[in-house]
Amino acid sequence: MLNIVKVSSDEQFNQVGAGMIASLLQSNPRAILGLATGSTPVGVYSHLIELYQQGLVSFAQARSFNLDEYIGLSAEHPESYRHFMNEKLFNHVDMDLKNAHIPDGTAADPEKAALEYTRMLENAGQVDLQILGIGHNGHIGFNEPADELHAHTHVVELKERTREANARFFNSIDEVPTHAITMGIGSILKSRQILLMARGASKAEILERALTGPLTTQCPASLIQTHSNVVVLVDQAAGGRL
Ligand SMILES: O=P(O)(O)OC[C@H]1O[C@](O)(CO)[C@@H](O)[C@@H]1O
Repeated sequence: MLNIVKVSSDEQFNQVGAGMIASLLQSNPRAILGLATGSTPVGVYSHLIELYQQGLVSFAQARSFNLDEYIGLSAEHPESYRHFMNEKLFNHVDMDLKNAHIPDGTAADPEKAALEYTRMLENAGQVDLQILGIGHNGHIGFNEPADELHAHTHVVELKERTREANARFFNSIDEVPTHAITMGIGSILKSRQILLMARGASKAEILERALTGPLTTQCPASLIQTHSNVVVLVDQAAGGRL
């Protein structure tokens, strides 16, 4: 079931998103979180930090698995997703970094690193809440539109459109990595609950396609229509066609 929550301010967006994560951790301190990067969840993570500072939530016993990582960027690189997560969330809360998993973008053998990530995910059990953003081409994690999708964590070549969209964070598009490691669609859909978040008018069309259009590997996000417990958190602009 898709439950669409349309909010009217950034503040409300962040409160609702952070509230869902916080209430999960309050009822199950050992919850497994599936975390996402990108600009959309930044405010949600900031609000979670505030809730932590107010003593309303703890990450001490939680475990997390991030969706993806660029190949070739180390944890020190400001645009690596490990760096992003440290800066935007982990460094400010009581998360034990040993329990905060992100695919290893610097592994000598990325395919092997992807396999190891799959193994770790499977051993951990079910992700309780999977946070997702959505790319303008319908990607989730870095599962790009393609004739075939992958169930498990794998190496992916990024689409030009994705590299262009993310070039804003780098000095130039040439610095944007060409490949990434991403959790597969099967792993994403195995989670107990999905929270898909989108802001801004530029996401309205792809959200409509993903949530109301046909299921197709050309729009990987459309497959979340098959999940039984999805919350779609949008602002008025992103939700304009829903
Ligand atoms: O939230 P943003 O910055 O629009 O990004 C959307 C999606 O694109 C990615 O950043 C990858 O390009 C994903 O991690 C994210 O879910």
